[in-house]
Amino acid sequence: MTAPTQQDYQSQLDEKVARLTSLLAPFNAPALSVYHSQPVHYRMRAEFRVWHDGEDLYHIMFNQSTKEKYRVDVFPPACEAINRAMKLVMENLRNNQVLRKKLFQIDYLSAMSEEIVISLLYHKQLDDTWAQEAEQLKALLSPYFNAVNIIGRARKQKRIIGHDYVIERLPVRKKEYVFKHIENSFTQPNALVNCRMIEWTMDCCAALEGDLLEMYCGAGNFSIPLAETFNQVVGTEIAKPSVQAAQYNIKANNLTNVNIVRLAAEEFTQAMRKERTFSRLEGVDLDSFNFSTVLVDPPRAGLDIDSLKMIQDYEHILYISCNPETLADNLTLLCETHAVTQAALFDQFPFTHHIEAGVLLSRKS
Ligand SMILES: C[S@@+](CC[C@H](N)C(=O)[O-])C[C@H]1O[C@@H](n2cnc3c(N)ncnc32)[C@H](O)[C@@H]1O
Repeated sequence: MTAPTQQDYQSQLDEKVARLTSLLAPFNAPALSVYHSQPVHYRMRAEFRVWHDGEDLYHIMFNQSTKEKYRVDVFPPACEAINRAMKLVMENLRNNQVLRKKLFQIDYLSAMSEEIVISLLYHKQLDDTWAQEAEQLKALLSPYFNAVNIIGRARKQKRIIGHDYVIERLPVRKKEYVFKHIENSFTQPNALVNCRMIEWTMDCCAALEGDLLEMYCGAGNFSIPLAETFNQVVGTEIAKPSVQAAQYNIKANNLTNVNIVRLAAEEFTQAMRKERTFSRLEGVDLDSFNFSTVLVDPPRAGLDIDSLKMIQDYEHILYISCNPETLADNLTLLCETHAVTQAALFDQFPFTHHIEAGVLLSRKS
């Protein structure tokens, strides 16, 4: 793969800015704040198929239009740690019959802290001989990273050599926040742009008071840095591993004012409306909070109608979106009661059509 030029990067960004500006125009959004990415080495995750070519072994990807496979020895979108790992892994796997046999995919998850998880996916069951060889691979790679973890996956099997997570350290506004990022769980793929997103939410919330409610909070990517701005933060998230990572992150960042509850957004809305009670909310008295602000960061489908109506009860709504079409659709209802006061584009996914957007809404007077 050849690395793109700065000019290539800028023209794809200009196109995204034009598209998002036009989608937000019906809502009288102010001019976009635009946060660009590095043109190379911006992704903290990458997945490759593995090609066995006689004695040779290499990473491959598929051309999306022609569906033809192509060999990948370096992958400029991925961070430098992943590129380093790709080279070392292939050098060590090519002649290792135990580790290479029936291997069909390799996934990499890295972090700015230079920790890495390498997941090897197989069409065979993984025995103790495999585990010994994987331990050796971990030892061989360890001098090149701050932590190396190897996972072997096969049908109904997951063997972990080390951990199934990396500990990320994100530099945000002269502070460093600690996050456990678990393999196969959601994390923002572009770490530097993620730092800019967190800073943007901090700026949006700097003058706001009271408590923060966050829906779709993941491992606390926003809840944790925003805990300094609000009196109390309550986050809700559906995925168990993310909630467990969030609990770890609360302790690792020495916070005492953040509560994360494992509830789907739809369930949380029912709890807020007193339509249902949940044992998972035990110890969290929703009536005791003074929520002034709600932050939502939903998946591509956007918010369900009941949650949308529920968040209209709050003075300020901070909406982070990975799909500007559903964002625009949701804004049609939200703008009946609220006005867009800030809007931003974060180039989380350079050279793809995906746009990450942020919008701050405040209740109309
Ligand atoms: C775009 S991610 C954002 C996560 C987090 N804000 C971050 O920045 O890392 C969306 C999150 O919503 C969670 N999710 C998906 N459907 C959900 C639902 N119905 N209710 C609650 N959370 C949900 C996913 O597990 C994922 O963690």
